[in-house]
Amino acid sequence: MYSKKLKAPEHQVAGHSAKEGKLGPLVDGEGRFFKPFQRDFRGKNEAKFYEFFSSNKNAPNHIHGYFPAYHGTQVVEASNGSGKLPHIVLEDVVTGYVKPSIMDIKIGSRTWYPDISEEYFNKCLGKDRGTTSVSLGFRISGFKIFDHQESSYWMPDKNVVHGYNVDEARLALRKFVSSNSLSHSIPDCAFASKIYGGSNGILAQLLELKAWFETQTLYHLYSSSVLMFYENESVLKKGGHDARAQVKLIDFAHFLDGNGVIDHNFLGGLCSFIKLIQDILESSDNSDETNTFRFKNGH
Ligand SMILES: Nc1ncnc2c1ncn2[C@@H]1O[C@H](COP(=O)(O)OP(=O)(O)OP(=O)(O)O)[C@@H](O)[C@H]1O
Ligand SMILES: O=P(O)(O)O[C@@H]1[C@@H](O)[C@H](OP(=O)(O)O)[C@@H](OP(=O)(O)O)[C@@H](O)[C@H]1OP(=O)(O)O
Repeated sequence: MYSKKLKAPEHQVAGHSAKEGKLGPLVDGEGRFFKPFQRDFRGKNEAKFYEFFSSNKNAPNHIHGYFPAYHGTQVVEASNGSGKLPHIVLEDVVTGYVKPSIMDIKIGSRTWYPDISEEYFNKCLGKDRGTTSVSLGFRISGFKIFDHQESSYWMPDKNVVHGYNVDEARLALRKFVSSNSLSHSIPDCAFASKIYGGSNGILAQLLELKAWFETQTLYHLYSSSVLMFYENESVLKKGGHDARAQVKLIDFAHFLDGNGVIDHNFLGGLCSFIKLIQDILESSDNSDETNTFRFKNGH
C-alpha cells in the first residue's frame, strides 16, 4: 500500500485534472505518476496495454523509451476524496524539468473505433469534426509554453485550445519554439533548430516512432497522445543542447489489438504532425540563412 503524500502534477497540460478536486492523476514528487483507473473499461484497458507492452520483446529498446516506464498498479487515495482507488503507476516523464514547455497532441484523424456505443461514437465524431483531428490528423489537447519575455507561462484554457483551427494549431507549434513574447503575432521560432531539429531533437524522435508505426501491427492506439517537452532553464544557454527535448507517447485507455494490420489512423496523424514540424524547421532555417545573408551583406 502506498502511503507517501501524493499531489496534483505541477506540469499537467491536458486530460482530467486533480487540481479541480476531480478525479485526476497524482505524483509523488520522486518520479512516479499515479493515473486513476478511469470509468468503465478504460482503466483496466490502459493497465492491460502497459502490462502487454512493457514485457513486449518484439518492440525495439529505443521504442520502449518513448513510453513511460510501467510500475504496475496500486490502490491509493483518489484525488476527489472518493476513497481508495486502483491507479496505474508510471514514470513521471517530466521529473527533473524545472521550467518545461509541454504540449499534448492527440494523434489520429478519428478517436472513434469499431464496436463502440452509438453515444460514444457520436461524442468522438463531434469532437473530431469540431477540432483539427479530421482536417489535420491530430489535435492539440493542451499545452504550457514558457514566455521568456514575460518570465511566465502561457497556458490557454482547454476549450480555447480545442477550438483551434489549422492556422491556430500551426501558430501554437511555432510559438512552442519561440523566444519572443507569445503575445507577439509573429513568433520568431528562435529555438526551432535546437528543439525540433538536431540528431536528438523532436523531429528525429518522431521519425523513429514513424518507422516503427510503419511496421508494427500489435496495437491500434485511439485517443493516444504525443507529449513533447523541453527545459527552458537551459535553452538560452550556448548551444541549448541540454534543453532535453523529449517525445513520449501516453494515454492508452482506448487501445485495441492490431490484428496484424498497421495502425493507419495513428500513423497518418503522426505523418501529418511530422510534416508541420518539418515545415517550421525549413522556414526557420531559411530565415536564419536570410538573416545571415543580410548580416554579411550589410542589409
Ligand atoms: N507518465 C506521465 N508523466 C508525466 N505527465 C504525464 C504522464 N502521463 C500523462 N501526463 C500528463 O497528464 C496529462 C493527461 O494525461 P492522460 O491523457 O493520460 O490523461 P487522461 O485523463 O486520460 O486524458 P484524456 O482526457 O485526454 O483521455 C498529459 O497531458 C500530461 O500533461
Ligand atoms: O469523462 P469521460 O466520459 O471519461 O470522457 C472524457 C471527457 O469527455 C473529456 O472531456 P472533458 O470532460 O475533460 O472536457 C475528454 O477529454 P478531451 O476532450 O480533452 O479529449 C476525454 O477524452 C474523455 O475521455 P474518453 O475519451 O475516454 O471518453
